[in-house]
Amino acid sequence: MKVGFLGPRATFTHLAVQAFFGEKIEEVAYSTIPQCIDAVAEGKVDYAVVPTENALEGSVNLTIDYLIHEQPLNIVGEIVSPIEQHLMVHPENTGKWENITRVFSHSHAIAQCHKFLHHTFNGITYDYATSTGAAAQYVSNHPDEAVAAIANELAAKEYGLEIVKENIHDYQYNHTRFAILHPAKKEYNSPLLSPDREKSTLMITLPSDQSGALHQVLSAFTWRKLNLSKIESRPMKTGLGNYFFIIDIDMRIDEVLIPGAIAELEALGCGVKLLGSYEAYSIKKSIKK
Ligand SMILES: O=C(O)C(=O)C[C@]1(C(=O)O)C=C[C@@H](O)C=C1
Repeated sequence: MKVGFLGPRATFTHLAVQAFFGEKIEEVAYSTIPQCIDAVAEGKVDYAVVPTENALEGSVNLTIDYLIHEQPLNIVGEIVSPIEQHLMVHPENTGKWENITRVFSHSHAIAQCHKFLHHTFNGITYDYATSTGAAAQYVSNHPDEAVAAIANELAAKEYGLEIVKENIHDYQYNHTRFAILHPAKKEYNSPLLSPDREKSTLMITLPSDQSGALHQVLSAFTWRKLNLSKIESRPMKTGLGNYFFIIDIDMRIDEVLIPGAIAELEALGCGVKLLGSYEAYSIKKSIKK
């Protein structure tokens, strides 16, 4: 079985893949989220794993938008993983790490460490990489540059870097959610982890110019006692003020309640699409070697 992920090796996404699928898979690293999503849509890999949301920085908009606007796929599972960010430099620069002039990492990783960066290197340049692993790889290949990467412990080992400051994320509770994607509505259960929640994700568009539409949408869930764990709006990209909503329900699709809510929403003139009904898993410990 082939599993695609946001690479290169030792990104947080790669670590989530290893914790969820174990070793009996063929890992295929892609350098961007759209490449990874395209690969599973085109059948080059069986599943794709991509980040969707971070506890400090919010949604990974590139993932959400690409799934909604470009490649409709099913979410067949979810992994939540603790995230520990470290500052690392090439070993030749260990003694002079405080003199770095650039920090390189994924935009979400830099955002998770803003307070640390502001206080430690006020005015430093941020360079954005496609992933934390790609940033670590770059620093490893450029010992002559005064640049540090923000990445995880495994990336430091993989790319031969020296961690000079550990745990630089600004808030202790730092977790990222990853979606497992597949073209069919097919369930995939981890051979290694036990699921701890069941979920369904819906995409909802509201009828235009109808007062109280969002209130009516929410009440379709409320009176059925369907607990919502997330509601988020994203632009439709068709005009200012046009939004769709992503809603997570704390339960798998059943035969009565969720189909009833969907029918009620459709009767109100909403567009409704089930993006997935799946098991959610969490990795309990921080990821080490
Ligand atoms: O760059 C990585 O290592 C990733 O797996 C991506 C990503 C993200 O997109 O949020 C995943 C987890 C961390 O929150 C930081 C970056």
